[in-house]
Amino acid sequence: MTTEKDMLMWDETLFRESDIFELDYLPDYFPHRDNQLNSIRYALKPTVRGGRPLNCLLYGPPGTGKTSAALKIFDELKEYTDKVITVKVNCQIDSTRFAVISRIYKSVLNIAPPASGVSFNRIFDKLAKKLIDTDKVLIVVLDDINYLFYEGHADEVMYSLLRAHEQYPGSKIGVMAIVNDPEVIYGFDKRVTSVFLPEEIEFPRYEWSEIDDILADRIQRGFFQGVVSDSVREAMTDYVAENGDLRVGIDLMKRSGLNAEKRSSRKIDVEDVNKAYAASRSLYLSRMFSVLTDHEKYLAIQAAEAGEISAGDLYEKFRDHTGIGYTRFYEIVNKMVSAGYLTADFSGKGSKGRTRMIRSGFKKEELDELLK
Ligand SMILES: Nc1ncnc2c1ncn2[C@@H]1O[C@H](COP(=O)(O)OP(=O)(O)OP(=O)(O)O)[C@@H](O)[C@H]1O
Repeated sequence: MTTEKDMLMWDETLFRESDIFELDYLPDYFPHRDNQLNSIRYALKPTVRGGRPLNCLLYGPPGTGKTSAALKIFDELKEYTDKVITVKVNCQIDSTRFAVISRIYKSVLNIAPPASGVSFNRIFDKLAKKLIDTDKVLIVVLDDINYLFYEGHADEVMYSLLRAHEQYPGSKIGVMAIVNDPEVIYGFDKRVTSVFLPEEIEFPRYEWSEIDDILADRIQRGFFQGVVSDSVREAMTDYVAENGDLRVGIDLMKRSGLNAEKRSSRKIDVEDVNKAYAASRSLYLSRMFSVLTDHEKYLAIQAAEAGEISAGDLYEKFRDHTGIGYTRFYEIVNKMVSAGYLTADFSGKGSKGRTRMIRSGFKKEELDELLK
């Protein structure tokens, strides 16, 4: 039975510090990523002595700490040198070469470039000269670089940044590309691949125990003592482990806290978490879905609509729709299976022996909701 002492007063809150549950919060405790952090340190080390960094490719599923790891190392680097300027470009927002260069220009020159009437080359020229005059090394993070491909700007951006020193001797620029799918780099043309030989740093999905550890730390910092019991935290971890996306975990903790506050409860219970997950999951699904190519989206939709479909039948639909052959179809399906968008099981029922049965990782209603 709920007693008065379990009730939250109107001016009370469960949150010790609400910033802790913001997605751009960079935590002090950043465990289970030591190898990745060390690889980034190694790639950026030359900059401490004023040299050009090694280029990097950070890849792995959503919410596995890629962006945060890069930002953590930048903070570290700034304690050793003031010769480095770091700029993070969110390519989903800045998806043309002009937008990317404007973002970099703003960070380096502390002023926005003219919005119109100036060419890319003029802006780049000023940027490169500024770097040379001030003897700074520039590190550009291209977060979600796949978005630069959609309008055909990826090669131009990479080419300009990575070959700048040919046109502007003395300029030092390195690129850190962040993606979900490392295959992205096969999309660059030769002029880029000859200069972009990145250190590839993988960010695998977190395991249950790793997620639980990270959530426990956030809970301790973010909520008052006693708000989240071990069993409630474990219920949260179970949900997050379904897809391994820590961003869902952070969102889930925050929403669960708000749900409990709404009930004026001093404690979060499992029901608050269940309710919160429904909302966090739709956030997760929309992010997951948005990174798929059109072909992948088509396969996800077909599989969800069918409930379960044999690989052969799915291929026929796919071929009729896209004209693409079996080998490529097979590659795409395998990739989607390993990323959790599809599941594939062999059944003994097929007329020609064992049939590979495909199911979608999305529920049909969830997809309908997303496609609305
Ligand atoms: N090892 C970790 N320890 C503590 N917090 C973490 C860890 N890894 C990720 N996080 C947290 O999870 C959230 C998502 O991380 P981040 O944005 O770095 O992931 P990402 O891999 O770049 O995701 P995306 O591909 O969606 O951009 C952030 O709020 C971050 O603080």
